[in-house]
Amino acid sequence: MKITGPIWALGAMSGTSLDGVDAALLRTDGETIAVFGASAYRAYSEDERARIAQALGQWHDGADVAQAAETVETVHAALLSRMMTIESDQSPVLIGFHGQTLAHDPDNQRTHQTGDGALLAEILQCPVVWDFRSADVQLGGQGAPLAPFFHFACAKYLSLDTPTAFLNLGGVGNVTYIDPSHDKPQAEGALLAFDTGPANAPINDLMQTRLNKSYDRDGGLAGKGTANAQIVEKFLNQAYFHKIPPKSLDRDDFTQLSHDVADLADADAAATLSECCAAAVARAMEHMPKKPTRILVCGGGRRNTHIMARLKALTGLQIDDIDDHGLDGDMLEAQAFAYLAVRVARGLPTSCPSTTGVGANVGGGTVSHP
Ligand SMILES: Nc1ncnc2c1ncn2[C@@H]1O[C@H](COP(=O)(O)OP(=O)(O)OP(=O)(O)O)[C@@H](O)[C@H]1O
Ligand SMILES: CC(=O)N[C@H]1[C@@H]2OC[C@@H](O2)[C@@H](O)[C@@H]1O[C@H](C)C(=O)O
Repeated sequence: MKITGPIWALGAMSGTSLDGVDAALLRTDGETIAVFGASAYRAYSEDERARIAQALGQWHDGADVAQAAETVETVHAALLSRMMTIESDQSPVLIGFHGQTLAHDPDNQRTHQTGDGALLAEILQCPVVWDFRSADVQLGGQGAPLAPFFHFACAKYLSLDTPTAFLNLGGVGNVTYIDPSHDKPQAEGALLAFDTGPANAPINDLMQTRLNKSYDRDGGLAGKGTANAQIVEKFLNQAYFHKIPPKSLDRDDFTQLSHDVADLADADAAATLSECCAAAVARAMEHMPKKPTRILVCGGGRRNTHIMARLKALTGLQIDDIDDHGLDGDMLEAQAFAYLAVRVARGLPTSCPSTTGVGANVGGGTVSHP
């Protein structure tokens, strides 16, 4: 399709915390953001979440992966078909579908997002861009994070003029350093991006197994506990934190951490996992090319007031909820895949050496037409 100006695109993301699917409309030409549109969220039911969780870590088609794929496709089809008509003046002409990451192993040039974009194109009768990460990993990149080019566009939209870090606290944490003095995201020095470490995933897992709750609301449990300094120190001694970025993680790369807190009381375990999340971000700040003026936090973890306070204490930086700057911190990733879909359709790069470590600029993603 030929794109000559801003279009409405619809992006959808099913993140590593396995809570549900975010979908958001965005009007863009794949370079600048024109208008932020409507958005919606569909939580996974416990059954759906269990079916996806059952397939985590799997690479090959089998019964588990087939069930996870069907769940992801069905939930997306229902949510996206509703979104396509939600506002008559925001009808999307392109969809960006991330799918659900089941496994991620960039060192062996493989990453697995489940959900068939070609099938969704048929169901929704709209072109779908999908499989955003494969090209990057096949070319030796990390395949993640991919939101940084969108974060750069957000920084321009907000007219930021000093180095700023965007921090996403989802299942895994990822940071994008932005020097907004550059014109294009792929310019040398404009971006540096990487995964910081585990964020909500281990906390959610703890809450689920011990208390049958899906997350630690507002960090209430962690706030009552004390972090175990030895466990945090052991965590920070792992090789990942000494690696020079770009670098990325799989959801379950830090399972040892969950074993390490097994003998702690509930509140102390939650405090320890939350401290690890914040400490990993503080470590990430040591890699920033210049000291950022502030960290703008997006993703569900920004609601965890305990983690937000620990971030401030450990980094010494200004920590802002990105909503306070007028963006929707719950929808940034869905918006990012709307934005990236337009870039793919226009043949523009979606990652570069400073965001995924890939050797050259890459335009990932497959376009499927109905
Ligand atoms: N009020 C709250 N207090 C504490 N934590 C919260 C709150 N609201 C959301 N969260 C956390 O945020 C998580 C959802 O975050 P988000 O939707 O950004 O993750 P995701 O998109 O699945 O992940 P990823 O960015 O890794 O792809 C929830 O699972 C929960 O752990
Ligand atoms: C392989 C994969 O799905 N990675 C996710 C995950 O969730 C957060 C972090 O780890 C980030 O690297 C990425 O998602 C966001 C949307 C990204 O690519 O920017």
